[in-house]
Amino acid sequence: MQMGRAESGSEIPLQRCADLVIISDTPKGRGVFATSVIPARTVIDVCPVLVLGLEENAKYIEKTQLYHYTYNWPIVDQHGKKKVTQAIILGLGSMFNHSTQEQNVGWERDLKGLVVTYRALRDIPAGEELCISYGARLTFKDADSVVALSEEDEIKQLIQIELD
Ligand SMILES: C[S@@+](CC[C@H](N)C(=O)[O-])C[C@H]1O[C@@H](n2cnc3c(N)ncnc32)[C@H](O)[C@@H]1O
Repeated sequence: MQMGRAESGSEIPLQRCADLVIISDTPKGRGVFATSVIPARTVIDVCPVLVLGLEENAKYIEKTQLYHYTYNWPIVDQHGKKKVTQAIILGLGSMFNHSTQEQNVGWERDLKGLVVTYRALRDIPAGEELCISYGARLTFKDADSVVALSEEDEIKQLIQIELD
């Protein structure tokens, strides 16, 4: 028997897809990119999570940078009431940026096993960023959103096109 290995209890296989890089200077900060094709349904990573207490989250974490890296995590409190706290995702999971239109990675919580599994939603070509959905309420300005031009800027742009 191997030392330190639990004799009973569940074992969660960890898996991480090869051929991924982090690129630092993107409009979304650091991001995860594919360096070769990732076939649809590939498990990209299985990330253990650290579930925060409701109080420690409200008192400390929400006031720090770490808050921008947490996921909603459903729990049942000591009175049996359903609540939503936050969890820190360890591993690559915290590095995935958000895309509203072009998500290519889906994620699933395992509330019992305390892991999140990330899986390719479609074939992801080499060079593409791996993006998930953070949901509808973003706490930052989406770098993908098209900035609407003011009427004045639109006219300026039209004049420029005619001059070119
Ligand atoms: C979980 S982190 C992702 C990794 C992060 N880019 C980094 O450099 O550490 C979440 C943060 O990434 C940035 N981010 C993610 N998706 C973005 C998007 N669509 N547009 C702009 N910023 C984004 C925001 O600053 C957000 O708070």
